[in-house]
Amino acid sequence: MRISVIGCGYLGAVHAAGMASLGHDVVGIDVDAAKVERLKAGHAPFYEPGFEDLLREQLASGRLRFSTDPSAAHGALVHFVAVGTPQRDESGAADLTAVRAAVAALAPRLRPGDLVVGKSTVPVGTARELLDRLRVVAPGASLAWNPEFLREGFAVGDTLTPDRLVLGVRGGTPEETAIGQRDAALLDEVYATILATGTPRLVMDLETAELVKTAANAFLATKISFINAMSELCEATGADVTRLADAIGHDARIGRRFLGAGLGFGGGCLPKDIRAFRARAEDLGVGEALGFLGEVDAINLRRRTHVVDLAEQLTGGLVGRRVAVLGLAFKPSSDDVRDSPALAVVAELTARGAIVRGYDPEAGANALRVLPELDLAATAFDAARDAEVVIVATEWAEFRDLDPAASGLRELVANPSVIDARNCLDRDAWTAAGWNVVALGRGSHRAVTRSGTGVPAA
Ligand SMILES: NC(=O)c1ccc[n+]([C@@H]2O[C@H](COP(=O)([O-])OP(=O)(O)OC[C@H]3O[C@@H](n4cnc5c(N)ncnc54)[C@H](O)[C@@H]3O)[C@@H](O)[C@H]2O)c1
Ligand SMILES: O=c1ccn([C@@H]2O[C@H](COP(=O)(O)OP(=O)(O)O[C@H]3O[C@H](CO)[C@@H](O)[C@H](O)[C@H]3O)[C@@H](O)[C@H]2O)c(=O)[nH]1
Repeated sequence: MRISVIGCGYLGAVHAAGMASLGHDVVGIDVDAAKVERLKAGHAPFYEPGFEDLLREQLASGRLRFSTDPSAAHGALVHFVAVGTPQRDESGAADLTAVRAAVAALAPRLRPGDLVVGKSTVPVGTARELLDRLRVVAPGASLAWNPEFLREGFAVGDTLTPDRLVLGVRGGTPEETAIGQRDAALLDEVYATILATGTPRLVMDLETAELVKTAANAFLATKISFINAMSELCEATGADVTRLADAIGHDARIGRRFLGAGLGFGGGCLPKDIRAFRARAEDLGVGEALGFLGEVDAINLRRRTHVVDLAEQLTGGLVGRRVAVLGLAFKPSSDDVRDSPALAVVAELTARGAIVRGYDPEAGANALRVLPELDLAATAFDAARDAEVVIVATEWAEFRDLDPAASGLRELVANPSVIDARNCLDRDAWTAAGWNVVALGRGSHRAVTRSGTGVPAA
């Protein structure tokens, strides 16, 4: 089948290559000419394990190409929309400019029977708005919503072997239901190889499909903030949040995943999605229903302040003190620094007068774009040289696997103090190697300075 994918970022580029690997003839379209050039040349414009190999393989197969020209979508039967929906402003609402522009640019290229498929994360009601617009500007074309649940760092696997496929289609009247059934059948063809493996397929109305996505992210964010709230209790009482998470996680109704206490969530999805969800609920007159997401956000931002407070305590005042921050990406196996908790910590440390050196295996260049003043080290050891405190802010395997005894790191630092802001280090091994280890929520640091509501995004 001929497919177009509009927007070739972290989601769209992987989706385009993934669809080509299923045997479809795919064109990826993006307004960013530099990104398109990189993709055409077989270079991933971002770090994502396995993506570059897939990209090259599919370019070589002849089934995948890229363009900046919206006309390249003409002739495709299914058009995935995967453009960005960032936070618009302080209200938290989503900025739908790119989604509307993408659909407007597609409209004149659509033929009757073509299907536009939303993959971007949008506020509930967006699909209906776009469909109403299409009825006017591209009658005969249809629209479905097929939200995406991939995680960065696992994007290729999540695209090709998703937990489930959610298909939001038209319905209501008999005529609309018939169109919706046809649209779902077309998506079944697109995903035939994936469905053949028994992947659950859930067909629903457009609004429910939009809500499934934002509800899933709201739940994940809530789970993380819940365990981080428990972390605050653990620190106040001397308890250990990792033991607590293990114990409650054994209950299958709770589950251990996403109970990783630490510096909290960041990235291009969870923070902006919970804010947009709240803003949309306000618009709909049901703001109270999602009021708790404000608390989820506040708990999350408090983690960032807390880590900086701990560094201040450990150094006895941050002005002129050397701090190493290991990890700048919002999570390991990604170079994405959008709303990265690690970068927020760097910014706040710097604002409080510390001399910060940062290091990340992949995200250094992106970090410099956000914080041009960042003193970026080439290795973890470089960053740690003469540091009075080392902060592990992203749990890259490179840091997790550091041997505190054999690595020689202790000899490099001015003071062997480490804040394990992701609870990823072997505390006993580090302590045995002579380090003072402060692990978040693990009872070792009861006196905590509280300051304000949290550090905003860098
Ligand atoms: N990143 C993820 O892991 C992920 C997972 C699931 C859902 N999502 C959602 O998918 C959407 C995209 O996220 P992303 O992380 O890929 O963002 P991104 O910023 O990496 O990519 C968006 C791309 O869209 C392009 N673009 C913008 N306007 C365009 C237009 N009018 N026509 C063509 N291209 C245009 C941009 O140049 C950019 O390359 C968002 O709604 C996000 O919430 C992302
Ligand atoms: O136990 C945990 C798990 C995650 N995190 C943090 O939470 C953030 C988000 O992590 P993750 O969800 O793995 O990354 P994303 O790639 O942003 O994926 C989320 O956002 C995507 C975009 O909407 C969705 O598609 C995914 O299903 C959803 O997991 C990161 O900062 C993690 O460090 C924790 O602090 N503790």
